[in-house]
Amino acid sequence: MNAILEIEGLKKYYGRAGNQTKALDGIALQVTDGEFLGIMGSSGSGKSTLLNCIATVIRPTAGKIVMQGEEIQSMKGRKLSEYRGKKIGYLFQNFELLDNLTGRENIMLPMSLHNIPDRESKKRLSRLAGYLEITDVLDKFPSQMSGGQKQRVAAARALIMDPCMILADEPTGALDSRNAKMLMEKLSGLNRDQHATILMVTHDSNAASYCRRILFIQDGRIFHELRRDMPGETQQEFYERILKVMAQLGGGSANVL
Ligand SMILES: Nc1ncnc2c1ncn2[C@@H]1O[C@H](COP(=O)(O)OP(=O)(O)OP(=O)(O)O)[C@@H](O)[C@H]1O
Repeated sequence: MNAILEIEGLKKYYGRAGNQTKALDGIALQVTDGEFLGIMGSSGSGKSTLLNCIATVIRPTAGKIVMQGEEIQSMKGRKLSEYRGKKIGYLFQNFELLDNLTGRENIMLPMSLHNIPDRESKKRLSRLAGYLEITDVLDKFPSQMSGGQKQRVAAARALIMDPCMILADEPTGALDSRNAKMLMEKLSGLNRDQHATILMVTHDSNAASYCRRILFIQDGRIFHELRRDMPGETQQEFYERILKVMAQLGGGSANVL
């Protein structure tokens, strides 16, 4: 399997010497094409900082982030905007839809920014809207949608450019359990059936149980990995393994695993 994302020695320190927070303190990881990777860890462990470094929202203090063979820190101008707009799709906890645009307009926005022909745009929209079950809310404004509908519209917007990787930051954080389950079923379906590569940060062990692999972060370092590769293991059993690691994380016992 090819690695599409490779991270080496990634560090992000906030503040000045003497009063420094080491949000990321030497992260190395690879994401292979078609993988569904979860990042878990307690509050303040560095999860969002990691995702935001990959999204080029935050500039790392040191280290390398290479997407499809290209180091993203050295991208500029058009290359950088293509990376942000086409190569990655971002799914936020709070949806981040534009309130004065309808669902359809929110989803179509990236395509008009990147000059995708009208016919192709409509084809992509109708395919994704059908899959995500949002066809009937496309003409509504975000204020007229439920939380679950808003997040599925946001998922369509993240996917519409067919990015090589979806970055999801706590995508179920603002959803009730029924809508969280539906969203996770859709995301794992996209991963399974359409080979979508997903990197998801989450606190939610239930959501994480849909991943194929999970990295646990503590104090800006990776301290454990779980893979869903035991023969015959059910999602429930994987969930229970996740809970055990999370319980140890909560107790701060990084050395017990
Ligand atoms: N802009 C900033 N300036 C200073 N410190 C920051 C800044 N952003 C984050 N931090 C610190 O860096 C550490 C990691 O933060 P980060 O938001 O990445 O954690 P997280 O694991 O995503 O947490 P949560 O699960 O609560 O969202 C924390 O100690 C946080 O206080």
